[in-house]
Amino acid sequence: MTGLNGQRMDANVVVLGTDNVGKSALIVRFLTRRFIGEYGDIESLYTHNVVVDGREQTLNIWDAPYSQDLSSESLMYEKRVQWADGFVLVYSVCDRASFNAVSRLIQIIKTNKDILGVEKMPIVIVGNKRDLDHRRTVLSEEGSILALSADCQFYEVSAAENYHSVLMVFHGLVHRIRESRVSVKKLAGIKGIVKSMSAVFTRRRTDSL
Ligand SMILES: Nc1nc2c(ncn2[C@@H]2O[C@H](COP(=O)(O)OP(=O)(O)OP(=O)(O)O)[C@@H](O)[C@H]2O)c(=O)[nH]1
Repeated sequence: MTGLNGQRMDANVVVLGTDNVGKSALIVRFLTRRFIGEYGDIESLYTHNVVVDGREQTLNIWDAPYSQDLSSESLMYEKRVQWADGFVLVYSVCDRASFNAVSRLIQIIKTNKDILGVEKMPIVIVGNKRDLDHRRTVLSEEGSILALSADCQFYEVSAAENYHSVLMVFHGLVHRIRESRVSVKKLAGIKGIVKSMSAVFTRRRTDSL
């Protein structure tokens, strides 16, 4: 993709969630449009080009294993937050514990983000396995409320049955990442102006003494 300054830009995306929620299914659906059923539990890094709003974007997608050690000091999470430009946090609508874990992951991301001094981190929350409605234990509204309260995007999808909604997840995240890059640049610009103005005033004050 050609960035604001004409340079090519990649975006790093980490997909997180507890075991068996369909992280790999979601990624493979996005990459290949197919659902193959069984995926194994190998940690993987994929690179994929997409076109969003007519602009090409290279996505590096990390299918990360879940760590039971959710302590915000965990080096593993800190590394992921450092590497990531955005997160896809996945739970299963049939698994309440996986939904609770998403809230904790948001806290960890936000804590690490503050430590690292990065501006608003783009996060998309995904409730997967919506085709298993008869086994649902997490209401769609609960996902929406969590996303609203944490200022994230929210989608309910079925990696098993639908490609389009999975595509929307990654396109939505690309939008957020682009927005956050624009606002970081604007903020840097404003900081620069404030810095040079205060330098001028400091000089004037020193001159008048
Ligand atoms: N019914 C249904 N099953 C799904 C869906 N997505 C994934 N699965 C199934 O759920 C199981 C786990 O999927 P994975 O993609 O391996 O889940 P994961 O989160 O990567 O699991 P770990 O590798 O343990 O972290 C597999 O049997 C999938 O076939 C879905 O949307 N609907």
